[in-house]
Amino acid sequence: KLFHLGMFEIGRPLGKGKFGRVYLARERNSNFICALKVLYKSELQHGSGVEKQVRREIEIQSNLRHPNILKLYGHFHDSKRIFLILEFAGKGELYKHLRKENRFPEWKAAQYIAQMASALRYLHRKHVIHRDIKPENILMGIHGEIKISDFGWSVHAPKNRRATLCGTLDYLPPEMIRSGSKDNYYNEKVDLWSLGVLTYEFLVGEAPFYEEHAPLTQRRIARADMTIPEWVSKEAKDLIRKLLVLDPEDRLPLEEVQTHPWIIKHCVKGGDRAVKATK
Ligand SMILES: O=C(Cc1cc(-c2ccc3c(-c4nc5ccccc5[nH]4)n[nH]c3c2)n[nH]1)Nc1cccc(F)c1
Repeated sequence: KLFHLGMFEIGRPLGKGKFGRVYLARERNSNFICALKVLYKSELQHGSGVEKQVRREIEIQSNLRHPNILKLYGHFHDSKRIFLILEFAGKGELYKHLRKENRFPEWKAAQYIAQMASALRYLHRKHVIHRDIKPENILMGIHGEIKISDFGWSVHAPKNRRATLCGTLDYLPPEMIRSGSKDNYYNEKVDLWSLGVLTYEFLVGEAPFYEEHAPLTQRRIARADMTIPEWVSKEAKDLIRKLLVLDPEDRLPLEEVQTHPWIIKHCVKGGDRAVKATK
């Protein structure tokens, strides 16, 4: 209730999230620094799916506590606006770092994927499917740790829903783009596919199924039609190939992602010796 009483000093805009703008903010009493997101109720058509989606996002994100998931500390509203008190991520948007560096070295990509696997395990244990894992939805903390920041498409599993998706197709798994089939049934294994796409994009600098025209992207996804450049290490290739598998049941479980030789090699002290020992 601290925030309700205190007032915020608003700093510079941090970015235009969906629905609203996010500002650097400091809570006067405590000097607590946060990211304050302002959503205009007028922009959330009453009774529309959007209002329900915002409510669900608040519900989901308020109950999550994990170092690699951006915290939603609280929310409040006035007659016109809804305010979200979000964790401030000191190093901003991950995709900007990716675009600037073009691609990440294997040790950095492996550490990010290990953190994502840890966050996804936490979400799946709470029966939350994220469904929208992509660089644009990841922020970076002051120590370089990454934080999943957007739960706009997350749902409680299992869900039979016709997801009207917008934005990039690149990260969608085959079972979510397979149109026509009445039951768009899928489960948390959709996040394993997206983790594979993320691994590829971190290492190669572009998405594995990217095509100029969406129908071509869809076709390549449906066939898991990708080529991994030969300069990617064989351990990294192995992990990507075990996540970008058409049958959701055959995708590598998160527990095995965290113990994969590529992850061990880069994330555990002496991990490379451990991997050599398995040779
Ligand atoms: O909309 C979001 C996700 C979201 C988070 C953010 C966001 C954007 C930027 C930042 C930053 C940040 N740190 C920076 C450092 C340097 C440069 C830019 C930076 N942005 N920290 N925390 C943030 C949080 N925008 N949108 N959540 C949400 C939750 C409940 C309901 C709802 F409608 C939305």
